[in-house]
Amino acid sequence: MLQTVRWTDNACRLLDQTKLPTETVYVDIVDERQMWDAIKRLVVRGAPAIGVAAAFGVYLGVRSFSGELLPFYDRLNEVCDYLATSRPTAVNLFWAIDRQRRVARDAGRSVRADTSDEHTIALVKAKLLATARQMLDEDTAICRRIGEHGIELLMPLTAADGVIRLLTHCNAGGLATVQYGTALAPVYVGVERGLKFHVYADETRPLLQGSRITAYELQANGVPATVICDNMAATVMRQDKVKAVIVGTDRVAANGDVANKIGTFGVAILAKHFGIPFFVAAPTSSIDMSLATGDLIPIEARSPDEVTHGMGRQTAPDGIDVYNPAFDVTPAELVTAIITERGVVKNPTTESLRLTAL
Ligand SMILES: CSC[C@@H](O)[C@@H](O)C(=O)COP(=O)(O)O
Repeated sequence: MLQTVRWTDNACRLLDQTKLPTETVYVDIVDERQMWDAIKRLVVRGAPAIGVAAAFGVYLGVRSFSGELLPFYDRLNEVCDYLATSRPTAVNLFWAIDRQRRVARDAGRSVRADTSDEHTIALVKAKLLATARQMLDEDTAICRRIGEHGIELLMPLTAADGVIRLLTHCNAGGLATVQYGTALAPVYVGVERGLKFHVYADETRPLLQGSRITAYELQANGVPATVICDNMAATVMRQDKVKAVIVGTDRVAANGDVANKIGTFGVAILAKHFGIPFFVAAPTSSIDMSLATGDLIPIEARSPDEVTHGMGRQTAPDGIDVYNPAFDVTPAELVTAIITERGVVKNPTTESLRLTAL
């Protein structure tokens, strides 16, 4: 399985997802500006992968600092604030940056009073790198557990021919995390157990994460997949080609409303219409108990060019007005269950999410 984020001797190596599916290219990120740009341009994308990449970005932004302790912490805060402006919707970005801030503060407090600034700064830098590397391992383990919980929900949906048929939107597979993915984790865990799947991948306009990335990784992992244009999902459901929808999320509000790639809301409405379960897979780090409802989730607005020039050629007239929100919010009442690493939350509510998330 391809790894999206890794640490080399002195750089954070990212799989450049803007080049998929035709080129498998890696880029070495050596400072926080390059990391900001990589997150903004979707070189690294998907909520959990963005979080881990940002954690490395924090380290890269301070690693060459030399000076006194107070200016060091000023610099650290500046780097954290800067990285937090790269994308607004995936809460994992802020979760990872805040974790790095805490690690730095706690490491600074843990030293003896007579420790030199130089030694304290070296210790904090080492802790920041170690924490980012730890997040790589944690993400893989968390996604694996999401897969194990999710497969229990999917197995009863096996058709008479032994195949579990699903529809997914955008990419919440291994390429959106460090390795297993969230929405696709149950598929990979199921395949390991000898189960059979067929996944319909919405192409996911405008940036085509479904056809470029989900289809690519499913094919690479030997999972039968069919790409459909986004406007074909209703027909696929009506023809009984899928038994469930499973997607990832960038942020779950306290009441269970779910932000995910634009178009997810429409798929959830369709699933309700056809009586198909709509599952959301998410690490608990994607649950934001500080926002009461999904209306409060910041939604990223992206460049009109993605809509008008997205396919390598101009597909709309010059000067036309364009609306390009990158995410939408699916209300909790359309969510059958949220699958986390700590277990499954059916019909999510603030109470049930609090028990799982905190
Ligand atoms: C496991 S990732 C879940 C989401 O981050 C994913 O579904 C998604 O919407 C990604 O959007 P992207 O804009 O490609 O970062």
